[in-house]
Amino acid sequence: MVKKVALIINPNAGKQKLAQQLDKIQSRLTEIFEEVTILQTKKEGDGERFVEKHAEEVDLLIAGGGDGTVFEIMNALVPLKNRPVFAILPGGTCNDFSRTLGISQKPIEALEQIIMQKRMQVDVGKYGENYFLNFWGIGIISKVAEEMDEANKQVFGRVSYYLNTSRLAFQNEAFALKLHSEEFDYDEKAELLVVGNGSFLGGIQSFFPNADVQDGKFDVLIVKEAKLKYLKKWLEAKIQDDYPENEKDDDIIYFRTNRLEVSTSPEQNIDCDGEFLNKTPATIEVLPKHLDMIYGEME
Ligand SMILES: Nc1ncnc2c1ncn2[C@@H]1O[C@H](COP(=O)(O)OP(=O)(O)OP(=O)(O)O)[C@@H](O)[C@H]1O
Repeated sequence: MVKKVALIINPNAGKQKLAQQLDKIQSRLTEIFEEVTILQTKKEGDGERFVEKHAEEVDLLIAGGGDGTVFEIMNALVPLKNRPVFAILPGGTCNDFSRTLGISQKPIEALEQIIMQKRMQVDVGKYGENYFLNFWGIGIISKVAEEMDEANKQVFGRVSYYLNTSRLAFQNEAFALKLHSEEFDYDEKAELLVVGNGSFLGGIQSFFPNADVQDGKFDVLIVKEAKLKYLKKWLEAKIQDDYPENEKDDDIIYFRTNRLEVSTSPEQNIDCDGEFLNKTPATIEVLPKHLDMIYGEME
């Protein structure tokens, strides 16, 4: 039974989309649950501190904000022993994992879905002491995020992500990639490696439209050369029902695994759910069904 609820909200996320409706959100939550605590972040790091202080005392923890806020809260929540049910109240531009879970992008509708408390156990990606819900990537992905300035992000929102992808594809440099997994080994040049958990990236179902967040596996995509014809291939793959199991052709390699070791030369920045934290090498593994999360409308 969910009685105690904490909502950690970043009031500045997504042009204050959630903050404007906070009174409504708070009164609806207090109508339903016995004890409701609203915690507003003021700066980076507050979300983490709130989780450490309150998460183990509540039955349901709601992260309200954009992907940055969710990332910070989730990273503090995953290592805890007694984890409450976790939900995302989307308030940013992309809100990728909330989309994977079929949560509405309209705050009040999303709140009603959270109140319904449909729950599922979802996989979490781990590398070092960091965790991700959507994806882990090196190559083009990092460059896209690195070069996307804030102003551009605000104006174009998720579209800019893809504008940038195609623009940058032609400026990208290949790197030597060594990848080891039980299913597949690779030791050649590459321009992009994406390890996916969720199905959304940059607000759209891009690389792995059919990713299953409960299968205990990552979807892994290696693109050797990110030229126009390969970009076209990604986009085509995007609308396919599924990638063939272990498809390996000359330019695009796709497989599933629950653990992989990656090293590169030169070292590459790692983009983890849109955040930059480390550089390669890295070992990435699945924590199967690690978080108990609220979902909405799923096909
Ligand atoms: N009150 C605050 N004011 C400014 N920044 C904050 C505040 N609280 C938290 N932050 C930091 O702001 C960063 C960005 O937040 P978030 O990604 O949620 O919003 P956004 O950038 O509007 O959304 P999106 O990334 O989807 O566009 C987070 O890393 C978070 O740590």
